[in-house]
Amino acid sequence: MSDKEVLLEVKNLHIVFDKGKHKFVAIDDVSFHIYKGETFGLVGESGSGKTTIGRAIMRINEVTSGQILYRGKNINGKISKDWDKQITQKIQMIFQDPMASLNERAKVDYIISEGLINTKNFKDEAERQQKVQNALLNVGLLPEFASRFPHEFSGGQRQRIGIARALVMEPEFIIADEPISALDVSIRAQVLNLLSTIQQRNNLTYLFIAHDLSIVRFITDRTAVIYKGKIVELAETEKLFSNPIHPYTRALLSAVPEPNPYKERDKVVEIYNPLQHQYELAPPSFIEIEEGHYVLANEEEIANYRTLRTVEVSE
Ligand SMILES: Nc1ncnc2c1ncn2[C@@H]1O[C@H](COP(=O)(O)OP(=O)(O)OP(=O)(O)O)[C@@H](O)[C@H]1O
Repeated sequence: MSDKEVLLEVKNLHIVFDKGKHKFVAIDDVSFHIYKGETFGLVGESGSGKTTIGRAIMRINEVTSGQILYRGKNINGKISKDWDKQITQKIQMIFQDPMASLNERAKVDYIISEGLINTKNFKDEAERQQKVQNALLNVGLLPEFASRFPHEFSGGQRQRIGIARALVMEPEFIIADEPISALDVSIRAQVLNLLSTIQQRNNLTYLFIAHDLSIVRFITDRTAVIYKGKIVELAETEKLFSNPIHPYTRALLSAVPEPNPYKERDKVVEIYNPLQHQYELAPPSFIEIEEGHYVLANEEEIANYRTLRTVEVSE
């Protein structure tokens, strides 16, 4: 992978929210990069900080410290107007809940055009309409749907509208924030297939956010596991599944998929006890345990993981 072009890089990202008198560290020293053309998974339980990272890349959330680079150039903080316009167009997000993320009072035509209008990204009215129609066709919807309102559509169709709204901008990089978890189980595969088709067709790079590992297994190239605002493990997805090292990743993997996400979460918490980690005594760092496979651990833990691995490999 090293000869690949890095499209997005997150470096030592910290995001701290002010909660009245308290400060809440939502993102704690997160670093990763995403290669052009790959699908990078970010997996963790509810509240672990996945959306906060997505929103920071979209520049909705302020970065407390650290950097986000796109094509090697800073996108947070003070940037030129021209660069701002370029990334507003090139980086798009698909949201989790299509029932909540579309403006109910606007017609589909406006919903899809809004980004185009904000960035003045069309020559004339005819071109704007053409772009909207193409975007609808690209997600398997009819051009005449442009004159309808969101409430006239099913959940799956609404998510397609959300995808069209991103596509119309001709993006390079899409953050898909749990794009299928709010959808009926029967249509999830269709929407995943659509995302995969448009990735090939439009040469897209994805950051795919999910709360369980089973979804990312078949669609991501590499995956980072996040726990309480820290990445605990990052590897090629197949390696992560075949050789999970961090106890939290192991717990996530051994959690039997449950239709009720809260049950699954209880199980993970039960199996994984972060207090077993003596981080106060020996702070952890992100260590490359095999090529491209990183784990958050302190020295003692690393020694244990290596022993564990040797035993498992020789068994
Ligand atoms: N604007 C904000 N102000 C204060 N706290 C916030 C804000 N946004 C997020 N948080 C907190 O940051 C933590 C991480 O939230 P985030 O939405 O990123 O988690 P998540 O992993 O995406 O979870 P989910 O799957 O539920 O969306 C949560 O504890 C949340 O309450």
